[in-house]
Amino acid sequence: MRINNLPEIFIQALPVLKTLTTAGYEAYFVGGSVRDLLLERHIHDVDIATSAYPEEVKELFTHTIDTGIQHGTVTVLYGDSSYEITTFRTESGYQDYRRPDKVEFVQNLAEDLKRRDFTINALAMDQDGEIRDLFDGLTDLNQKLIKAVGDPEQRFHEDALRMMRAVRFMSQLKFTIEAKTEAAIKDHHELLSKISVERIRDEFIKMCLGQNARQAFQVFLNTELSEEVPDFRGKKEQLSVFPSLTFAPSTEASAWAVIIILLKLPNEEIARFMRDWKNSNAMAKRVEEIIYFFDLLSDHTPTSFELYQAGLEVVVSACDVSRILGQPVNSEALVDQYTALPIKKDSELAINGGDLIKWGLKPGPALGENLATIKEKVVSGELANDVESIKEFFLS
Ligand SMILES: Nc1ccn([C@@H]2O[C@H](COP(=O)(O)OP(=O)(O)OP(=O)(O)O)[C@@H](O)[C@H]2O)c(=O)n1
Ligand SMILES: [Mg+2]
Repeated sequence: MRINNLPEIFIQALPVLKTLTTAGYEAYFVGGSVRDLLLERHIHDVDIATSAYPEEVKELFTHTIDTGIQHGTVTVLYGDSSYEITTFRTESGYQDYRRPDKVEFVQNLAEDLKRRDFTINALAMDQDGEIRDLFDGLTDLNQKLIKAVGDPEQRFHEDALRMMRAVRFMSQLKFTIEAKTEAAIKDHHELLSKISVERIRDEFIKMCLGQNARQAFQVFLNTELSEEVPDFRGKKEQLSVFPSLTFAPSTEASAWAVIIILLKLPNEEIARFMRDWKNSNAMAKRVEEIIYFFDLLSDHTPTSFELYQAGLEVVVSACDVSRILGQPVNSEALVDQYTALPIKKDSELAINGGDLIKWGLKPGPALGENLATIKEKVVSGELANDVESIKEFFLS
């Protein structure tokens, strides 16, 4: 099979490929970019595999970065882009079910492709747009199947993260996982415990945000992968609500919020949960704010000041979470109410602490209390946001 009209991202990379082939090496586009080209999906980067050794690659290009020399990867800067160029290799000598510390270089493309995770990721394309399909990846693409290359057990022993990648691709691509591949995940789910939480988290979140998130989540539960990730062990019953939600979450923060609410975690455990998953403090804080506002929405219609304190993003996310969990709120009305607030942030208040001191207040706790009262009155529309009105109110 030959692709005639290559998208711009490949055209731009062609000189890199041709530099390698002109020097007598083999070079191909490989991995996700070829898969996404054939699926007509957005292509975010283009990776290259070559028979040249890293040192040989470095000699051919002016600007290179030693990204992972021990894994055979050199980054080449060319035009406005950068390309990861990896020497044909196998991943031998796995002791710990993670990617190996050292790799073995091999001389041909076939050896390289056969150690890749799934047939749809084991396609290569040469500089003429000719597709090299050694493992029937094209058939599986057409049948929308995620199927391990060769023996699934071997592939998952080489890198146990691949089991999470299977459910992630299932979600993102709206594919199903081929029966033997899924059975191997179920049989070896416990290998996932060897993988770092950060790597699992990245795949998990991609799974939750893909177009087929709910179906993939069901497989994540069925295969027991869910037993090997932080805080999910023994929680299948609570988590099994996710696949039956009417909508799936659309942002990372709302995904975490939905999951935490399904798990019925008490508020004081949210921070720990987020830490267990190695999330950033900023993400943890955001999720706490969303859950706080979600609880508030379930209790009463927020006041203007509550909207102000939450901020637009949290309001929108909390509405999203409510909708996902089948407790619809009138989010348009809330957004309108927010948009109409006289001020959106503290710095927009017409006065500050300095003005209050000028008007005779002593520095101390009363200062903050007075400022807070004024802010609340301005936000709720009881007091106009101009110096004169505020001064009059303050001195009265
Ligand atoms: N655990 C892994 C990770 C990657 N790969 C191979 O390396 C390629 C590139 O990996 P990566 O960029 O992580 O994934 P992509 O398939 O390109 O998906 P994405 O679109 O998310 O980048 C994959 O296509 C696959 O051939 C693999 O075999 N096993
Ligand atoms: Mg990729």
